[in-house]
Amino acid sequence: MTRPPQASGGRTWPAITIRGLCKSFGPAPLYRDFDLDIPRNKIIAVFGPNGCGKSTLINMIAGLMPYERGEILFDGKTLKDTKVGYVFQNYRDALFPWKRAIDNIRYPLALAGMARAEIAARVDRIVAAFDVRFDLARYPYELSGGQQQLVSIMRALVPEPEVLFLDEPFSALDYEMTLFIREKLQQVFMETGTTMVLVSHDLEEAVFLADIVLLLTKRPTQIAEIIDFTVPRPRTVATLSTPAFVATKAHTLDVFQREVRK
Ligand SMILES: Nc1ncnc2c1ncn2[C@@H]1O[C@H](COP(=O)(O)OP(=O)(O)OP(=O)(O)O)[C@@H](O)[C@H]1O
Repeated sequence: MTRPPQASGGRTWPAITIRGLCKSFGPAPLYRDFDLDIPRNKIIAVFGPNGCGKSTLINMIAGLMPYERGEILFDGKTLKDTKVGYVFQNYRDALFPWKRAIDNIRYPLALAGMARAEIAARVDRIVAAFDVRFDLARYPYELSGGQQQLVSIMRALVPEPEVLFLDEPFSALDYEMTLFIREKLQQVFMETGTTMVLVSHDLEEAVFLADIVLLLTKRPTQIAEIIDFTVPRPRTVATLSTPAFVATKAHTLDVFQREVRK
């Protein structure tokens, strides 16, 4: 089951097209002839049973993990012609410890050979968007976990990727920091429309952020259901108690439990 391409700006193809994807670890297949269309300018939350291959899926799409067969295209282009960003669950390993926070954020732009003035302007914009209140001249080890994850999200977004992948970005953060980063991420999404693919273990978080919840089955992994959550943004803490949110969460949980029991 795949979602039909979304129309956007007169264009009708999806942001990411996956066809016939095959991936195994050892003899048992994880993905076998897996097809999926991911629409542009949406937040897609990937949710499913433990070990069903959520991280593997985004890692294959983002080019961090090889696959045996199949095709993944971005607007018809291959990954090498596409700008993507990635936020890791483990921000401690993701940041360069020898670089100050601000230099971590500048790094991808400097690597791309961007002019100093343009780097400064881009960094200023992203720092303002995330409402950063701590000292970015500090090194990662001098920052809290939430602050480090914020730095790594800013570093992923500053090159203005076409697609941002996030692998459980909040799982190591406290609830207050999770709420803060969630809100900022949503704000940036509303301003830029960057397609985001988010792996989440937390059903509330997945539904809250998502336009679409991609619910996966146990392995060999298929799509259990694609669930739309169309409540307008900005979503706030009050959204969590709306009938639409509660109903979507309950439905997602139902399908999830059915899949886990199979
Ligand atoms: N490098 C690897 N070598 C061998 N097996 C692997 C490797 N990476 C993942 N796997 C296996 O593939 C399956 C899918 O792993 P993956 O981490 O993608 O699942 P997940 O749905 O993100 O898991 P979780 O819910 O536990 O975060 C698991 O059974 C895992 O053990």
